[in-house]
Amino acid sequence: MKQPKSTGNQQGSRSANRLGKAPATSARELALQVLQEVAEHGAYSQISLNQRLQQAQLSGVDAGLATEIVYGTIQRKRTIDYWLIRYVAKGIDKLSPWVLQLLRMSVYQLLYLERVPDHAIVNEAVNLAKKYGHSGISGMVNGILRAMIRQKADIIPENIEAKNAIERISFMHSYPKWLVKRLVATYGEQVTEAICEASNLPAPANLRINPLVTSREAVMETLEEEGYNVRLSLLSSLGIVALNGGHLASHRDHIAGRFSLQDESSMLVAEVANPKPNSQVLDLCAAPGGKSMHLAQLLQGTGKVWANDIHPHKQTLIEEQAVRLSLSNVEAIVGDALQISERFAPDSMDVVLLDAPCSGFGVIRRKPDIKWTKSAADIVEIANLQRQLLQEAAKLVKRGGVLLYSTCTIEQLENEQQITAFLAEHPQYKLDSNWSESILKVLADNNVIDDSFNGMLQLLPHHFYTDGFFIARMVRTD
Ligand SMILES: C[S@@+](CC[C@H](N)C(=O)[O-])C[C@H]1O[C@@H](n2cnc3c(N)ncnc32)[C@H](O)[C@@H]1O
Repeated sequence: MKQPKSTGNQQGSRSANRLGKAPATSARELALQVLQEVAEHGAYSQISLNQRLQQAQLSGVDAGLATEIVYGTIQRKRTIDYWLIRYVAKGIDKLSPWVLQLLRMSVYQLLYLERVPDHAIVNEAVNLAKKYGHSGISGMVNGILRAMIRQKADIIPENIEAKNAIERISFMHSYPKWLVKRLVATYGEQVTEAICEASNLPAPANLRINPLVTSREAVMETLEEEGYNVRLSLLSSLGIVALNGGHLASHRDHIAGRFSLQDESSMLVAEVANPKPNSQVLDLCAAPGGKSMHLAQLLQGTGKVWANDIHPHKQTLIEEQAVRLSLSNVEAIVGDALQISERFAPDSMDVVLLDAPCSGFGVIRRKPDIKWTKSAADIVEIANLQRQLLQEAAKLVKRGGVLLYSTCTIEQLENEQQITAFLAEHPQYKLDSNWSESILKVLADNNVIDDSFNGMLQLLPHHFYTDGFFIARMVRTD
């Protein structure tokens, strides 16, 4: 492939220091500010994006475009770089960081946003290069992008050259090699590829209706009348999937507590817990409160859900949810779950939920930064914390009570292996596969479980296009 010569001084210019100081005036400028902040200062994309969107006066369409560019560029970074290095003669590591981000986000648009005309992408990139750099930089950006456009027909997955399957999946689906290797070792090549592909797709909004005040049909009808593209959730009888539901958090029915926003996979947790009326329920890692609220709704105003989290500022988040949903049987408390047995009597809870902090590899479609920031060492560290949390949780469950463990990851060390090790050390607990008929049926019909199902469920992102999620239901049998 022909490599155009890069021109101009590629070091940053003084004006590049201005990037991000003033609110952005366009979608792409805002995207560039966020990408730079993430890459150079380790900011979380979600937080940086939300802050900058609040400061800038962008239209809804532009805010949507900026969001798409930020998440897409981070999500597809490895594939973008695979192509980009073939067009930057001196190597992309010689570029000023902001110029690299500008090129990455422009290549993302060229390769993945079909609705945006190529000339508009180049013009916008050149304008930003002129605003923050000198003419050498804008000339170089122009040259690289135009060369890529000329050869666009060759920039296709089939032309990716890789030494082996792991490298191919890594380049094609934009995943770090170490993670692909680990996934292939667990799930095999074919399933790993399906996981990576599904995790690159945008997540639709999922709603869980509040059964205490409305029905799924009523909420569906309202949303359909307003032009939302909605369908029933396969996994939860309270769930609705809205393909174009990006702004549903500010919908009046959400504010009024008629529904909550929660991934379909997470809706399974409370349904699998299935608390009996008047139960005492302890949610050890509860913030922002999605599962606590669901459990409280299933209790229909009876019993009590103790919603605990270690961070004091998150207590307010939980309390706000309870108020929004008019739930009086939730109490938000602050504490380290590693010492929770100092606060509650042993054997006192009907249900203990440990929705554990985890590596998050099941939610890459919502938080693509995870791909590039987490390491194999992080998995070992978090698995160690989960092990200690489980030991503490086990002290509080009554005889005959339920211990539920869940994570939003697909990493076995944190899931099946974690539970297997726990059960070996806690013979009083047994896995329980006695889940509701309707859940078992949908899982079996979609070949997610078979006759060997034992009470541990690993949902992968491509099974139902949900988050990747793990649930284990255990009962105390001594
Ligand atoms: C996966 S999130 C929980 C999501 C929540 N269950 C929901 O459905 O909305 C994990 C939570 O664990 C909390 N956490 C982490 N370590 C903790 C600890 N040692 N004790 C209590 N909470 C902890 C974090 O603050 C975070 O809010």
